[in-house]
Amino acid sequence: MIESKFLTTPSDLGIIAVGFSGGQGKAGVDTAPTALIEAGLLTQLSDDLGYTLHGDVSPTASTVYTANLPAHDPPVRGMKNPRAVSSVTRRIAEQAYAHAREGRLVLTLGGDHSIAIGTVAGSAKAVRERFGGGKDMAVIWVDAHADINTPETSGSGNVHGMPVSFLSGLAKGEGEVFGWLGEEERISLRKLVYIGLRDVDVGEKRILRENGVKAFSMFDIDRYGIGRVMEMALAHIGNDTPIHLSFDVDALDPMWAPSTGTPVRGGLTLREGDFICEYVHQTGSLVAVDLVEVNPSLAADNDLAAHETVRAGCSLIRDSLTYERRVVERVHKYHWPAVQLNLWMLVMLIASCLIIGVFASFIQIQQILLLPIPWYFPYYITVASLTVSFILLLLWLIFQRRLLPSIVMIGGFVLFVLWLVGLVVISIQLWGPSASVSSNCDLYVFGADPQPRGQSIQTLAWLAQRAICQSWQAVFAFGLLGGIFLLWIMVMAYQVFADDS
Ligand SMILES: NC(=[NH2+])NCCC[C@H](N)C(=O)O
Repeated sequence: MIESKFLTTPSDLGIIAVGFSGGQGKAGVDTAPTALIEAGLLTQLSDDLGYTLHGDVSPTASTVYTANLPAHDPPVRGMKNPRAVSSVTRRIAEQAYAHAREGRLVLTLGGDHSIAIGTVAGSAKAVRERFGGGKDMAVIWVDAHADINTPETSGSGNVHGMPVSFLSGLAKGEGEVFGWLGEEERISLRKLVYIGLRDVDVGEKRILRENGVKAFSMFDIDRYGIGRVMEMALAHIGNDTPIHLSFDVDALDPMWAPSTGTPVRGGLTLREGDFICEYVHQTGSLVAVDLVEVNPSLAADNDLAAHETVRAGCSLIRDSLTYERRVVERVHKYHWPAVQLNLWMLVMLIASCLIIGVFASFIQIQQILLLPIPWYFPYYITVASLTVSFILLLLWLIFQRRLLPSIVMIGGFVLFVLWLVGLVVISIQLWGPSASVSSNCDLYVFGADPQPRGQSIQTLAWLAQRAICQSWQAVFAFGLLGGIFLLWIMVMAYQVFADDS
């Protein structure tokens, strides 16, 4: 079961079925709720998914919202049927509010998209009341169109192209035409996300740009894939925000949903539409769902088209409400700074190889001189070899795309400690109290007076001794460098880890 963050009774559904078509010019969208219910949508929700249904469950309930519409309804500011749309949406807002107030999920079957003025207003108001004024509801508007025309920018005068502008306060209503829409019913444009846009009017584009509205067009879906788009959409909304999903069936490609008033080719596949619904449901933040613009009478060549569209609608609703636990494997994606990491490996490899080489030759020298081999010679060789193995391990993990910061941090720490011990011992040998290497070198090698010249045994011996002294210096320099680099890799790993969360 998906745990719901904002509903008190998540298995209760408040149904609003609105047979209304006044937000646009084509008859037929008003028959959609009946068609959806007759296709078995509500029985599936109650019998298969286990919801308790409240509200408009009978196939005829959808007519009450449009009863007693004003007989005389001339345009206002270019809007067609303004009074009818205003009074119907007001009624819907009250219904949606009543269900949402109870902590139920609100499911609205439209109708054209103008009815979202009512559903969004009602749920926004309930969210404000239930969670305090500070909490704004987010709206995910899945649609081929932005529906954000103001009466002034609209070319058609159809209110189904304007709901977002009234809901966000871009367009102000007055008197009997949306005068009822108050401050507490508003939504913020910052919490609005569009998905599926591909037919946006010139005036709408300007509005979207000027208000910085988050919109994922079909271009974005092609570019990033629907999975990434949903991730970005929800990242924008944030995970502590109730979500109202308003799904216009024309977001789907006409191939999947041909029976709709304003079809636009090049849309979402049915599967992408389903994915959106599933994804939003999985957030546990869903408080309301609308399905609009299904118009069964617009079946151009055959009845199959209408049937398909209704079926697509049912599928969308089901997916946005399916109550099941999916095991979500959290996939981390760590972003390692490639250049730094490569530099680190290269420098550490050089330092380790140098140390191995120097101490291997020191051991040989001791053997030739028949001197005992001090414990720290093999110790250095071991630590440096471990470092080389660690680098090989990192390369292998990078190749497998499984370089976890924790592995790097633990490995880096262990090596750092070993490395530090080595560094301390070297320092003691170099500058320690008794017969230190450094003082011997300064005395007999670098400070030898006179320095031997010419091809003699003495010169060769002096050169051999100088090489040993220089090797000690190199070992110290690279030991110090390695220690610092090991500290650095731990910091780097921590940053990569912190970045991810
Ligand atoms: N919900 C819809 N199907 N809206 C279509 C809107 C089309 C156009 N932008 C208009 O303002 O008229």
